[in-house]
Amino acid sequence: APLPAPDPDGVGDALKRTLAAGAPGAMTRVDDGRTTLSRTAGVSDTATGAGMDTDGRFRIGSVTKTFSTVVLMQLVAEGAVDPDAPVERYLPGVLPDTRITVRHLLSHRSGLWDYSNDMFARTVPGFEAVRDRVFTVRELIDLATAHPATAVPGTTYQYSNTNFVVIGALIEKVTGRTVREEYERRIIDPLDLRNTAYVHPETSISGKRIRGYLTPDEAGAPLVDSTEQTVSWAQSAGAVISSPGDLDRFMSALLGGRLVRADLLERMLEMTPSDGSGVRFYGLGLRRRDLSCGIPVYGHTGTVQGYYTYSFTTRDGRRSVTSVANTSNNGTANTVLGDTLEAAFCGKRAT
Ligand SMILES: C[C@@H](NC(=O)[C@@H](C)NC(=O)CCCC[C@H](NC(=O)C[NH3+])C(=O)[O-])C(=O)O
Repeated sequence: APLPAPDPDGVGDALKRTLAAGAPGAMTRVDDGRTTLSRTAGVSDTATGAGMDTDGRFRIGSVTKTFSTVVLMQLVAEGAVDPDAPVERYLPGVLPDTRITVRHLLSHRSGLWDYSNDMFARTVPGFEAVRDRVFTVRELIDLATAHPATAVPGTTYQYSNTNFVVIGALIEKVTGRTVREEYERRIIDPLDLRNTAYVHPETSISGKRIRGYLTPDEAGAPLVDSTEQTVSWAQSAGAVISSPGDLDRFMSALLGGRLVRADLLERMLEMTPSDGSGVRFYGLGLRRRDLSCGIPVYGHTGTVQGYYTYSFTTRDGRRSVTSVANTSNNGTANTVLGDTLEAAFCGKRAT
């Protein structure tokens, strides 16, 4: 069935409400193959007043998890990794429970504690303590395994950044290359994603960049410019830099079957509920959201200090939508930003 036409006014209204919730700027880019719709609001830099730009570069946070999953699934297709094998086979002695399989990591069912819960219990102090830190993957895994497991492996969905930091270590061990090289040779170069890079542990964003502003926990406190940071606390779970245009191309290529073998893409789409809403699910490194007009969309969200991201596409990859706000630790701004998906995929609300 043909998709409803996007509702530009609905997108613009959601972006204005995102600013009213406290974001300095917000933007949405809709790619329908041949046509592109871009809407921006507010500023990408509060000092200069420069506007938002859908070719601007920003920190995509957990949308990185989908990049890491694409690399992993290509290794599965090449016979280098068995998703149902224990992680122990590829990373002996790294995890405390040898029952944890690669698939458990990809579907957030490993039971591994998320070390970021401890790191960012206090938002700005937690961020300041790590913004210039360079962690080894071993250090991050040790922070996680200092806590008991949250569940028996395979039994429960429990979101954890630890899972995708281990996936990154697995990719590097199996290929003998860095995740940066693997992102470049398997995704960035083939799709010509010119505004996408993995520069960990560098702290700056090169080129046309969107500055990010972290909202402190204390009501009314001034926003903290969090643009420059290593994101070493997240690495293959959250440190990719990209643009709305590039993320739209990436998600369209993925669901359009151009990045992962069809039967393995089907595995990625085997979903379990990620919350009690009945409309949000997690597969392997991919989220699904069932929109109010009955259209399921696939992609990922991202939260890294100073940036909220939604990047979703239709099942066939024909229409992709990426929305960004340059603040974080602001739940209202995040929720309202998500309204852009309804306007962009479902069109005008039935009045
Ligand atoms: C949820 C999101 N996950 C991600 O993108 C990963 C990389 N980010 C996090 O786990 C959030 C870390 C805290 C951010 C901080 N919050 C606090 O510090 C709260 N005290 C902030 O909001 O910037 C996803 O998968 O969609």
